[in-house]
Amino acid sequence: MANYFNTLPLREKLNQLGVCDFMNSSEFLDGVNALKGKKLVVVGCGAQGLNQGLNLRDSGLDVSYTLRKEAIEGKRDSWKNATENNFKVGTYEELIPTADVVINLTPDKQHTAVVNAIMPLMKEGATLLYSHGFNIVEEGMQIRKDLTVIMVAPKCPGSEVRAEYVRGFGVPTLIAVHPENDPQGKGLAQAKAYCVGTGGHRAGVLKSSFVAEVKSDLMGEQTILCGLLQTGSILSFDKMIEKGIDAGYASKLVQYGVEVITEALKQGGITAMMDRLSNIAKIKAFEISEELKDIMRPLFQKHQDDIMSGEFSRIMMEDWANGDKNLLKWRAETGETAFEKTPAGDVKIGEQEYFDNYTLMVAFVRAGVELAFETMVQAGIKPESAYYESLHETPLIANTIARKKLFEMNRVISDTAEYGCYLFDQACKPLLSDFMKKVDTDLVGKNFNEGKDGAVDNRKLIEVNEAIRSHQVEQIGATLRKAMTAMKAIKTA
Ligand SMILES: NC(=O)C1=CN([C@@H]2O[C@H](COP(=O)(O)OP(=O)(O)OC[C@H]3O[C@@H](n4cnc5c(N)ncnc54)[C@H](OP(=O)(O)O)[C@@H]3O)[C@@H](O)[C@H]2O)C=CC1
Ligand SMILES: CC(=O)[C@](C)(O)C(=O)O
Ligand SMILES: [Mg+2]
Ligand SMILES: [Mg+2]
Repeated sequence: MANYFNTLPLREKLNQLGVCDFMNSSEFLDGVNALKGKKLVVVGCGAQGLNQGLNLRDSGLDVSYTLRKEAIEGKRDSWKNATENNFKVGTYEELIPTADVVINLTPDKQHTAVVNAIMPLMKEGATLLYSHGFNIVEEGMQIRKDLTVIMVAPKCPGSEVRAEYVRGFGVPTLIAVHPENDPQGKGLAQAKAYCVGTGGHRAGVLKSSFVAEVKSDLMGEQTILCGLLQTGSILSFDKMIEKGIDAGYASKLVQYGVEVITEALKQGGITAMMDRLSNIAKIKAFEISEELKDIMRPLFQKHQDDIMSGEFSRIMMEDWANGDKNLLKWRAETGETAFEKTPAGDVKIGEQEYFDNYTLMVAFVRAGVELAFETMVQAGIKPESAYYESLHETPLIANTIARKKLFEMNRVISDTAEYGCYLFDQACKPLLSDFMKKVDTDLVGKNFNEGKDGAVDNRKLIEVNEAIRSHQVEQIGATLRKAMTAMKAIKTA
């Protein structure tokens, strides 16, 4: 098999990268009807598998799980996830032949093996559904021509797909029909119904393509969403320890700070997040985030370039073939960091204190969101897609860090995202070493406003506010958030 994207002429590459239509809520009035009474069989019951299934069942759909024999016999976590939630579980032979829709929620590295195992068992004219396009686009998987192939991709970690649904909201979702596999023309209706079943229509849905989803998802997860949150958290914690800040305080500030800070981002964009700072802190955060953008821009561009060329997929698949050697090495190294090994202290930190004492993270988030958005758009990804993949998903990833640090983030996200996160982190830390040498506790650990009279140059403040508000991510974000009428504030620490 060959990388499908690389077989396309440039014209078609750009065409498929640019597929991105925001879908009006009126396009979902048929709800889940296209799948009502159909048998939905999920392969795999992990981060996405369990949480999507819980939402689909609550939306009135018939969901069961098919697992590997060894998972059932060995009562593995996936078997526990499914049975403890009272889902029917069966082997491939038992459940796949009856399935109208088979949902492949196994790790990307297993997709070729899994699809080769289940495809012969799928009935004539059934549908195969993915939540990420890697297998089709980066590996060029060929699917039986009588089968319909669709994608419903939540721009969100599995745990938050469920958490937002339970709050009465949902998560932004990209849907797509594989142009090579839509023989009955039913793909779009089924993708829309499935999307309603997961609650995605309440947050925002883009009619996308397998290509557009993959090339943006890999970029978002490697850079702003996981990579930079990991790098920023570790560097912030280490700086506080170096400067003598209490370890328990430092750990709590980092573990919960990014969730509190990015909750403002989710509700009102970079503008609302920066407005939570004092005027003098906002100007400082703006200035250092401009410096961070200059330092990290080449790395963000390299990640996007390697994703577009297929180079990223090639090196990750080399690691797959090498028994996940680098993934496991980097996972272990992350677990050994001081931040990961220091429990959050039993200390009170007020909601505003997370902003005033963690100006550095505000700067990291602005720099990362703007850089990821700019780099994706320059590469041909449409602004709506870039917004969901950079700004809106950052707080959802931050929710996992607040739960159980970087361990939880790297457990919940896909192995593909985890690999990309470490790849970025390995390169970004040394890139920032000179920058971090200049950072002191006024930017991380202590209140930036302490000992300062708060006076600002009005023209400078006006210039900074204008620069923040005029960024394209703020323009498109204001429009997309208007459709998020069901968004709920989350309870932060
Ligand atoms: N994680 C996330 O938040 C997101 C993931 N995605 C996509 O969703 C898909 C699933 O990812 P994710 O939920 O993270 O996966 P997980 O790693 O959380 O779960 C994988 C599931 O697949 C099973 N599995 C593993 N290997 C095999 C195999 N060879 N054959 C059959 N089943 C197997 C596992 O069960 P067991 O090992 O017990 O057999 C487990 O139930 C991927 O395509 C990913 O890119 C998309 C958006 C976000
Ligand atoms: C959670 C999500 O959207 C990721 C980061 O793309 C993934 O886990 O693959
Ligand atoms: Mg993603
Ligand atoms: Mg992903």
